[in-house]
Amino acid sequence: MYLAYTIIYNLFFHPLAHVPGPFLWTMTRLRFVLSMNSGNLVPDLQRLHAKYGDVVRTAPNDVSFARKEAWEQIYGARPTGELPYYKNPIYFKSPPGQPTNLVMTINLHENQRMRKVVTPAFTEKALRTQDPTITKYAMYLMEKLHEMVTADPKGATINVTDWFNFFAFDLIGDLSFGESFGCMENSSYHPWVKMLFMYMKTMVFLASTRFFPVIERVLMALVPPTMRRMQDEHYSIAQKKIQQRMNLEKRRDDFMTPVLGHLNKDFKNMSIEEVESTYQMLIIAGSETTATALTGTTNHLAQHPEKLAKLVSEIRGLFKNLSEINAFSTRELPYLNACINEGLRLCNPVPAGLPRCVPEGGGTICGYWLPSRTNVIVSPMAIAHSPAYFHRHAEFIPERWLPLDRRPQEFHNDALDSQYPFGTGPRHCPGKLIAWTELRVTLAMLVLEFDIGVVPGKVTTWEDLKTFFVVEKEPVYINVKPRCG
Ligand code: HEM
Repeated sequence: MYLAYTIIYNLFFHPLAHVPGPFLWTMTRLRFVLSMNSGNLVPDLQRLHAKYGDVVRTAPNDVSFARKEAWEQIYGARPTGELPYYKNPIYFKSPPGQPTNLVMTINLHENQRMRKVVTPAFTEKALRTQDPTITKYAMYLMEKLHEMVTADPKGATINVTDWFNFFAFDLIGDLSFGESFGCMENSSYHPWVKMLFMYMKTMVFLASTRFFPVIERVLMALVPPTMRRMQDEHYSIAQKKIQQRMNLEKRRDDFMTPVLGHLNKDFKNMSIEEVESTYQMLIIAGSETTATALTGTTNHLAQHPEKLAKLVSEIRGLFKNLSEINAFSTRELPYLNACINEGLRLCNPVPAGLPRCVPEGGGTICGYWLPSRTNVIVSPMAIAHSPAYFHRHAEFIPERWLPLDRRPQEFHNDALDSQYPFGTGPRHCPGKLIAWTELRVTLAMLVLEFDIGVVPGKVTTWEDLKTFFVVEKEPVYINVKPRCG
């Protein structure tokens, strides 16, 4: 009886009943949760937008937008006096017993207090001191690849998913804690890094239980103890590493420098618990995402030899050896930047979107009035695959990102301003500068040193990968051989 009432209410009397969307998704929350927990939310949202338009009701209380103006309306800064759309607490919640942190807090004031403390680690000035570390790790990756490929002149089949993960985690470990995870050195995942991937899935599962407050307790009891243990273990390892870094006697420039500096004297602006909790999240936020972008872009380049040849020509025309490649020498390379932008469009590392809630008093997005606490999202992949925004949207075409005077006419109307892979507004990604540097330096070094291509019979279609908030990367195999030209 209650279920019948809920379904009828959701379909016909709910304040969102006027928003287009399929019956199955809007009458109860179940279809959405099924999609989320099976890792299919991204293609499902694309399909729904293609069928119902650029504003779709995807659950009784959820609306997804595939219009570029929704970015600013949902995520942008608010004029004084207006309440911000806040991070959705269903998804952003520290595990039980763990303090909140910069990434998870839904309170913008709390977030800004912590961001103020850590921001000096993410500026242009800080990048100058971080650049040698970034290039050192990228060079080490090249050294490891050389070891693997020189034995056979036909090249070697490399699982680049693993190697870009190794690189990104080792680097973030060094930049955060002053200590690499040793993944590249040992050619294998550090157990903690391995655990992180399960951790992400756990977070998605836990989020889905929060949609059903009445039965949340029952569902929580079903969470396997291994998953709970893993969350606790993850946190306590992070705590230990952070403590070690804080006890380092030698001064070093890394992400911890500002939180240990005068801006946070005696931990008055960011408590020691908040620092520990934030830095364990930073490891995930700053590595897995970059590795996805590297893997996805390399996968596309290997599958498009004509695009790869243009990149090779730009890089080899400019650099003669690895030591010339760094954050600053790669910054203004039009084709390299175009490849990365196109890689981020098609292989967005956070492709399911950034969940927000409508604040008290409600709000209007793309002309739709939405009551407070409506769950809203911009679907980045529905936008990336919208023919209204991108000509030949499904194809990997870096040329669409070239400066207008070099861009082919057919892409002149592409909506490049519809892409925000690093988010926008007050909660945008603080690591964008570092991430772009990692992407530029690593890809430039890769094509300077090696010829890459597909491995016949082992070609990855990126769109087939599942998403559990972030992309669950399967092995991506690439043929890598020392350059012959
Ligand atoms: C290609 C690489 C990356 C991508 C695509 C990416 C994407 C994003 C996105 C979309 C958000 C916004 C989340 C939201 O609004 O809900 C975000 C937040 C964040 N990112 Fe990144 N990121 C990348 C690399 C990094 C790196 C290298 C770091 C640090 C070294 C980092 C640290 C963070 C942090 C701390 C936040 C939370 C900000 C807040 O809530 O105030 N990210 N990232």
